[in-house]
Amino acid sequence: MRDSLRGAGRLVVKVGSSSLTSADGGALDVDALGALVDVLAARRLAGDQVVLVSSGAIAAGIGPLGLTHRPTDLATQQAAASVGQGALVAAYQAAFARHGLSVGQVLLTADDTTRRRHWTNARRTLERLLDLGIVPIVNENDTVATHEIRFGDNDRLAALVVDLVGAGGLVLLTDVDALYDGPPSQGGSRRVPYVGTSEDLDAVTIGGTGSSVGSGGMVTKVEAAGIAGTAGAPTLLTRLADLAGALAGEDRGTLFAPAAATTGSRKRWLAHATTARGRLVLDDGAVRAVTERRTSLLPAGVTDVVGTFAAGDPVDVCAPDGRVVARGLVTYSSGELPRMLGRSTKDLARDLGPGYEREVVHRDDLVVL
Ligand SMILES: Nc1ncnc2c1ncn2[C@@H]1O[C@H](COP(=O)(O)OP(=O)(O)O)[C@@H](O)[C@H]1O
Ligand SMILES: N[C@@H](CCC(=O)OP(=O)(O)O)C(=O)O
Repeated sequence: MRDSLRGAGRLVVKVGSSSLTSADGGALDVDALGALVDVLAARRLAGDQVVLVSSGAIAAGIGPLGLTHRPTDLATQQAAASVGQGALVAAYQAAFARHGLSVGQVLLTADDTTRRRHWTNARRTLERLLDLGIVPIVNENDTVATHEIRFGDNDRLAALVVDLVGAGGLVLLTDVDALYDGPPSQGGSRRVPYVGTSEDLDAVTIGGTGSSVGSGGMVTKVEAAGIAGTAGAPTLLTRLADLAGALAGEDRGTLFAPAAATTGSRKRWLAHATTARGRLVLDDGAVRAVTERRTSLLPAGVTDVVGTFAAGDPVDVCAPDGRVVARGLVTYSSGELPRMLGRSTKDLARDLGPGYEREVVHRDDLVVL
């Protein structure tokens, strides 16, 4: 298993803000960035393709803006990202150029993964960059993202990029060398070298960020490993200093095995890449039909509609107690649905016209969570 990343072919490497900034979080650590690029360039020049997902735009903007710490309000975060992203990519450009390699900046918003057309467009761009021998450097487009539509942390974004480019592995670089079974700051916590299934995490206390510049902490990294796993890719979690050794197959960091059974790419996209625009609440019978018998969702089983959405949007499908049981693409808008609730398709076709005989969510567009 440790060797699986050696022959991954195409690798997504995500580096967190905490690995790229000085200890006080106020400046870009150009030496650390250079050390990262040395390892990635060697990999690239050995024939593998690398997509780098780099955080650090906001952190890199702190110094130039004369701030003393990571801003908390959105407008200043966006201003810091605007200044810092330029500095970040300029530093990568210079570092990769030392190895004769070129980089391409790819800034994505949550919409680029939520909307299927944007998703295929982003995939095409990344494929072309890789074909051309470029190292794509991906980040969230922080300057235009708002609170409602943010990825927020880049761990999930990196896992989605794994799926987008069909990568053979994901590497998450952070400021700790591995996942620990308790907060690393707490004495006695031990490294978890291998996570084979989610049960291996039962005895692990997974916490939030430990630095002043990071955002997701371990929670989002473990989730990201899960998403990459359903796409069939193993995830290595470690720190920059251990990267070269780990990629050579040494026992460093934490390796997350891919899931035993993977789902189809469209269903993975629905489950992980989409952001629900609303909710459909079901009665118990409909929950059973959808989750156990895997049928399409019909209007008769829907009791409530929450949110404003258009036909074709992703929505959460919920049990009567509010638990999200599935995600699907709805075929009616939130304006059309209320008068249809609890009614049979035959009734609806008779009263409203044949266009109303269709299901609310077709089983092919529904993924049970
Ligand atoms: N069980 C755990 N094992 C390791 N680290 C943990 C754990 N729980 C919480 N953490 C914290 O997660 C931090 C890494 O996340 P974060 O600060 O968001 O980094 P990044 O900027 O690399 O995304 C570590 O510094 C550590 O303090
Ligand atoms: N897109 C943001 C990343 C946000 C962030 O802090 O992410 P991370 O360090 O990966 O937890 C940036 O470039 O500053």
